[in-house]
Amino acid sequence: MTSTGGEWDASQLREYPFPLENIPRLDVNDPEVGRCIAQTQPVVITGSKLAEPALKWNLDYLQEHLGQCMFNVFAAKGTGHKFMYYDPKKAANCKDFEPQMHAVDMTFPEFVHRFRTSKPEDSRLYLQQALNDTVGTAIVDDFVNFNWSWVTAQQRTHDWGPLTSNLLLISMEGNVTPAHYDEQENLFAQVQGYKRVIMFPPSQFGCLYPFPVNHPCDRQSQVDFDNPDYEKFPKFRNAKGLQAVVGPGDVIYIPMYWWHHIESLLGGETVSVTFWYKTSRIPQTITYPLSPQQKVCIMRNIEKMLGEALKDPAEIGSLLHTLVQGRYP
Ligand SMILES: O=C(O)C(=O)C[C@H](CCCc1ccccc1)C(=O)O
Ligand SMILES: [Zn+2]
Repeated sequence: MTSTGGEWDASQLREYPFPLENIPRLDVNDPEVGRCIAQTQPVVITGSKLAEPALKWNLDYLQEHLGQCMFNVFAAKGTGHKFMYYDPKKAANCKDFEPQMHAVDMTFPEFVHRFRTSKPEDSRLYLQQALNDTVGTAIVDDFVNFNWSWVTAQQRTHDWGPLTSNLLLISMEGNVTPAHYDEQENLFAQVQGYKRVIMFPPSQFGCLYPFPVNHPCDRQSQVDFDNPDYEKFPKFRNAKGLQAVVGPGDVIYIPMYWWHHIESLLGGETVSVTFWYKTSRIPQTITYPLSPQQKVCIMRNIEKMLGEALKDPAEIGSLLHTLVQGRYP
């Protein structure tokens, strides 16, 4: 993977202990793009113009054209650089949970001010706001001029469900979203700056040790990539990733249930827009063997059912150990 013209260099990539192969980078008109998406394989798509109007979304432009409403901004704890998502609803019933970031809602001008006057000892900030009808009119004009015909063609061709949201992401350089998976198909458009995306297939669930489904950090890996605990997570040694660096105009397909870790490279703020789609209807016929995605879904359902049946989450582990030990080698 080499920079496509000097905008970034390998020294900006954080070092991790697992091997990495490159995610294919293909032109939007290459028929291989459709094959990758059909096979739920990650692919970087160039030249789609998916969010082309957003190529001008720098902080000044956005400050001028976004409404005066409040924006969801996360601040990392201390001088940390990780922004691990957590579900506040589940945090309620997890007394010893210590969030590593907290939400500090603010107006856009306030965000820009804090972003630009930020000192090394200040908390890192990450704006993560769903684009909805409360944003400014110019942004709506940009938004309606996204390449909806192309993305809707993908939605239809691959039998995805409805578009659920477009998330506006504005990150400080160096911020990291740790490895997690989502339960939606995602066409991720990069519009400012460069992001490195590291991905692992759903079949590597056993190497990435997600938090329990009932934990606030459900879907996030428990492994700290900067300091892995191989005693607790021995199979992490077997993780093998794919990676790509995406820049303005690039779109990366993040298939549902695929693990992804995303870091903003040095060189100022990064801006991205996500296009999240629900999965399609339940397939008419089930084919065997089941896919890794289907197995993750089954494991999730078992955890949820046991959580409801046992009431006390602490009992789930011992029941599953009793079920498996000496009986299911
Ligand atoms: O597009 C994706 O799926 C990403 O993970 C992009 C990621 C930020 C995602 C924040 C988030 C994670 C989980 C639930 C809701 C919001 C980044 O680019 O840093
Ligand atoms: Zn994600």
